[in-house]
Amino acid sequence: MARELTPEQRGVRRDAVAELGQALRDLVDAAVRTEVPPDRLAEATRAARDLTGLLSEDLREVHEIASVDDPATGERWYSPVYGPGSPVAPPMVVQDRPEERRCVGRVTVGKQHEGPPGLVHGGVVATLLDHVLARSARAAGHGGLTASLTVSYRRPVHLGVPLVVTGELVSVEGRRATATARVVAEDAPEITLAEGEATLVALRADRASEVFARTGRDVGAWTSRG
Ligand SMILES: CCCCCCCCCCCC(=O)SCCNC(=O)CCNC(=O)[C@H](O)C(C)(C)COP(=O)(O)OP(=O)(O)OC[C@H]1O[C@@H](n2cnc3c(N)ncnc32)[C@H](O)[C@@H]1OP(=O)(O)O
Repeated sequence: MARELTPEQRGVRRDAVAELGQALRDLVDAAVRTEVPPDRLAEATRAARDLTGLLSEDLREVHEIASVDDPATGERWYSPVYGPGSPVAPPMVVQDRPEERRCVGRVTVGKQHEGPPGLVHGGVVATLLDHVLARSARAAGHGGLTASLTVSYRRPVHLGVPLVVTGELVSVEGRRATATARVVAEDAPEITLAEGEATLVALRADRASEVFARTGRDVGAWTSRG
């Protein structure tokens, strides 16, 4: 069931996946901002259904890992947070800084992720925080699943504003790691807009095999302590 690609094939496919991802994000943005009349909406609906038919000519089963992904490194091309191929990802661009036990994400959130008018939905802010929290731990060799997540919303987070989301691994005790994170606007880094704290727990190896059996792949990079 796994579709193995050579590194060259994977590179070509990744470029195509990223291009489609960007085109679909542009489409999603237009879809949530359009005010065209109903007959034009009906035309767009037909075109969208045609496109779904084209992409559905070869679909992965829901647990199957994408051929462009690399389970050895944990890269997810369709991550809803940073995946270049995901139509719903903002997408955040994340840089790992394992020597500082940190990772830094840069993102500008659009209309499709709106909560209160003009502001980023609180659940989306929590998602961005969750990602850098888990990732800062993982990049420093202490990967695990989020066992608990606390978020404090300090100031409204506006749509269309470049944001910096930083996660930092604070401590490790056995299989458990604690990390903290904050969101700031790129042009006002001294003001914390939101902050989070998480406990990440590495799955025991036997539990990881059980939980991820349906992927048919070794996904140790997502679950182990590194
Ligand atoms: C290149 C790109 C890469 C990108 C990489 C980045 C990817 C980002 C992914 C984002 C992260 C997610 O969304 S993760 C998805 C959301 N999370 C989940 O689905 C997790 C669901 N929960 C579970 O499966 C389970 O509850 C676990 C695995 C978290 C814990 O189960 P367990 O392994 O049986 O744990 P257990 O033995 O009871 O406890 C182990 C230790 O953890 C502690 N512990 C357990 N739960 C908690 C808790 N809620 N809060 C505090 N501490 C806890 C225990 O006290 C114990 O400490 P001690 O006695 O040893 O001291």
